[in-house]
Amino acid sequence: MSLESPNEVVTKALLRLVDVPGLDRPAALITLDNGFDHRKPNTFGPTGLAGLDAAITDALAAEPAFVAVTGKPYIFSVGADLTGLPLIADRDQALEIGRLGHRVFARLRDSAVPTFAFVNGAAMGGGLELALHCHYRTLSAGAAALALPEVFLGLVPGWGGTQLLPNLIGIAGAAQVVIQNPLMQNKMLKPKQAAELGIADALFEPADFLERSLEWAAGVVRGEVEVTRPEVDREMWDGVLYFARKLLDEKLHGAVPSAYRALDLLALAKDANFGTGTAAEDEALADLIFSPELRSGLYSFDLVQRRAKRPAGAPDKALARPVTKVGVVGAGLMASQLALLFVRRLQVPVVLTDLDQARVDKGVAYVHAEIDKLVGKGRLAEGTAAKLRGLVSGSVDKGVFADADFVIEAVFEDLAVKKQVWAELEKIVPAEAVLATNTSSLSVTAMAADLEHPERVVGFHFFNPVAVLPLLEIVRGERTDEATLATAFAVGKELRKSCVLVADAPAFVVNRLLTRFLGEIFAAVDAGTPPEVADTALDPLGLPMRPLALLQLVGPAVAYHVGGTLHAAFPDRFGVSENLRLIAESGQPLLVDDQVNPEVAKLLAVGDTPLTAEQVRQRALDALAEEARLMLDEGVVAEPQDIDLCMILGAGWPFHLGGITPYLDRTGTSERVTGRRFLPPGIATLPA
Ligand SMILES: NC(=O)c1ccc[n+]([C@@H]2O[C@H](COP(=O)([O-])OP(=O)(O)OC[C@H]3O[C@@H](n4cnc5c(N)ncnc54)[C@H](O)[C@@H]3O)[C@@H](O)[C@H]2O)c1
Repeated sequence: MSLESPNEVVTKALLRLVDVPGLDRPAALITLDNGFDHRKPNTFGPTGLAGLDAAITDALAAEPAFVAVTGKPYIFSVGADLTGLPLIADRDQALEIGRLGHRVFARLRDSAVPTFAFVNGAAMGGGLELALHCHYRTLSAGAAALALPEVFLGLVPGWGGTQLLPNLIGIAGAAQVVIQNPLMQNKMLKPKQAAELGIADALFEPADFLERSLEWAAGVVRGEVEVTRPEVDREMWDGVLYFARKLLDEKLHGAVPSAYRALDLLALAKDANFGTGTAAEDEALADLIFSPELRSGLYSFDLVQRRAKRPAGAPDKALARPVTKVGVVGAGLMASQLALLFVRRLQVPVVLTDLDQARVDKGVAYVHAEIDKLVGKGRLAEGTAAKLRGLVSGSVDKGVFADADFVIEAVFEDLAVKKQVWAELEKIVPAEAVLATNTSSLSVTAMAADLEHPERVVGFHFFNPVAVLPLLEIVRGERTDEATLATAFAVGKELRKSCVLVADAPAFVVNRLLTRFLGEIFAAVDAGTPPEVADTALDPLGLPMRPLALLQLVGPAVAYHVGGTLHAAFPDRFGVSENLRLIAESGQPLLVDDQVNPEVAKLLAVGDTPLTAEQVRQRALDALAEEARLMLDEGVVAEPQDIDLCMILGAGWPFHLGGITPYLDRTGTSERVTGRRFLPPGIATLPA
């Protein structure tokens, strides 16, 4: 059977024999290398696996003292070549791709000659599984990350990962790496953590990693180095998995089938019967390869990997102007986070201003404290931190903006206040300075209307918390010119945000959809649906947060305010909820221990036409389909994929649902509500 994939970038397995001091036979060193630099990491497709198989044969034929596998600079291997997956035609082929990986990797595990993985760089998915098949592992302290992220995409670590990892480091660590890290925390392991968990037997500095690894391996072969491993406690196996399943049920409500498959496989690993375990992995892979969740995961992956890096509609970057000093107007919640981000990523002077000295001082103190925290966590060197602290300053005198070439405002969400800020600043800043607004919902065009140079005003909409959410909606006002837009995109990229170009329409993309969605939840409550029924109605989707928790995070007053802007623009679709107003005005916390605060519940005005959870869910999804369609028809964004990217990166829309528009298509919602799909059938299945 041919498994070849036309898109495979083949990773070669290059064999060389190396003399190692103290051994009378050479070592066979296999280096994985696809011929590109680290930006195109090593992956395994069918041809690459066949090459590895051949290299292992040649290595063993040389009767070496040991066999070791390592990677190209910075990259060990990031796992399976995903481009081949959508081309798999039938179940037999799907089974075969699992078996092929197992068969080739098992040669390292079954070898009579000792085998080592010298994990010099990033090791993910199948790359880490290959290392797990080796008898011993060394790890570079400079490796970017180790992870088994498969369940996040809709797969399982099916080349031995679910069987070998728990039997190496114990079930608790394995459940963390296979389930919790990818699904709930989006986390990867740093080398030190991986070593502490017992994934690596030795950790060496990157400078002389290969030499040290070879020496260490020679010591192991000669019996001079003792390798200690964590004891695997089988007593706790069932208990750990019981709690892992409970956590999955609570957080995702059954929405991610791959995670449940992974749990079943981890359970099977308790008997350490690899024959049974690997056969079950093959079956799981074959099932999941054809699941809508994997297709969705691949679609999301492609958006985040490729579209986010080359934003649709971004102007020629040659037009961008250099930014050498940044002014931040406001020193509140958003402004102080923005000051931190700008100074950290651009490393240019950043100056904050606000209405009084106390607020300015608070903003600057916040930035300093956050820099200290980064140093404490080892994410910033003290030397850099000192430099960054020196670059941040504040003043109540807006005169300090006289030489700023990029000014961003994050003052109160009030058009009159923002217009006044810009009118005042236009007299101070240089003629070419870009004026960016972090408004959540106001018109960029209106804000610029009375300025002498409205063409240099652009929307720069970040999401709270700024350090966590990767999205930046860049808003083109009616008069924003290309140089301003190009500068905004260049700055966004330097800030390491994923930029999406949006038109100047009320509340742009994410806030408009979230407000419409919350509007349906509140309409249900206003009608008499118990808040807990409305709040849990979307649980089967496995969204990262329930609606009321989202509202609490955004702040009921802010949500009410944005709702008001949208109501003014689109009164037919954005109602004003009486209950949301009551909650916003009460100023009380909405949730206590994840439950509706009884004090708040008492305030709610309840109608007499309650809906069922299913009705609430359908109305909310119908509303999203209608709103997304209108946004495309109005040209708020160019394509459905941009809406998906915004919702994934700005609102945490889950990967496993594969973007909001394919989900609405797949469930038939878009056709029922708007008469047509967002994407042609099939588009959400190919990573292209
Ligand atoms: N809070 C969020 O989650 C969020 C997210 C994205 C965007 N935004 C937007 O960011 C902006 C700021 O929101 P925030 O939550 O940081 O508000 P905030 O109330 O925490 O901060 C606003 C700050 O602006 C200052 N200010 C007001 N008028 C000023 C003036 N004329 N000159 C200088 N400073 C002035 C205030 O004193 C205050 O410190 C708003 O436009 C908001 O819509 C907020």
